[in-house]
Amino acid sequence: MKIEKIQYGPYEALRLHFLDKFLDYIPKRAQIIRYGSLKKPDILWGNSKATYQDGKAIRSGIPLCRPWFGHLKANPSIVQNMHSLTHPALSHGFARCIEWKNHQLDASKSGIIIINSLQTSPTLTPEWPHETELKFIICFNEILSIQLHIENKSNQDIAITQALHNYFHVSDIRNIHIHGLENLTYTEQNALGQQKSGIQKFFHHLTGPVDRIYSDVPSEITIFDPIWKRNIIIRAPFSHSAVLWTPWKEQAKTLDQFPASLWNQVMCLEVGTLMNQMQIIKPKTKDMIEMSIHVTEHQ
Ligand SMILES: O=P(O)(O)OC[C@H]1O[C@@H](O)[C@H](O)[C@@H](O)[C@@H]1O
Repeated sequence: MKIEKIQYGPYEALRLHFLDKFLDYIPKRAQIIRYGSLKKPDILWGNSKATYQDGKAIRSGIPLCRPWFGHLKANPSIVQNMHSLTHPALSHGFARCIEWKNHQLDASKSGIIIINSLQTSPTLTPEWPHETELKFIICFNEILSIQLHIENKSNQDIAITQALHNYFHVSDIRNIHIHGLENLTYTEQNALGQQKSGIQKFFHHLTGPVDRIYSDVPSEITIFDPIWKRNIIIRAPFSHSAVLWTPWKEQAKTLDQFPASLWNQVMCLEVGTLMNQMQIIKPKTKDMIEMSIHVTEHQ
């Protein structure tokens, strides 16, 4: 076990090592930037073309989408109503763009724990004027586990949608199989904002751009990668929504911080509480979701 300090643009980051695994984390942004095993392709994609600026989303690792997902207007009205109309509503919420002030680190032989917290209030976050404490907790050893906590310190219900926006690195999105989404209902939005629903058939291979939100997702989803001979197993027992997003070749060229040549090696499979599976937190109570990522190698 080892902890190093490294730099990503203006941000001091921590590089954690545990056996053959490493993880890069920027406490000030509560963002995992990269995760993998030494001398092997990343598991969570570390984007060498990412840009690091205050107030700007970083396309790498796991951006945190909270307290709403995607365009605010695509969320249930109870989630939209939490936002103050006097401020612009950032895509995927403000948690991935704001400065997270405090973090604690605890290292022992069994692993490393990092706890980051963020207070929201009418003064601190006028765009979302509610008294809460958000916590982002990482437990890192052979497995990567993440928890997202929220404490509602106000006197009214708080409604949020949220996702851990996992950027996975895969050998080729045209070869992988995904287990766990088959037979689920999804809603898909195209570039023009038009929505359609459907039932997911078994994935043989991805054959084009996908941007789907799935409901009633089981607690385990597996990405089976036959070329890199590994399974990435994502467990998220307390949240029941998932997003599968891959822009494909043409759209990748138009995206900020997205190397067009990697269009077939990066895939987002996100877990969270979305659309009508949003989280509603009663006054003076707490709630949480969690996710773990575990990799097994094929023989
Ligand atoms: O470019 P952003 O804001 O990080 O979003 C990337 C993608 O994130 C996904 O989660 C959304 O489903 C897509 O619609 C979106 O394009």
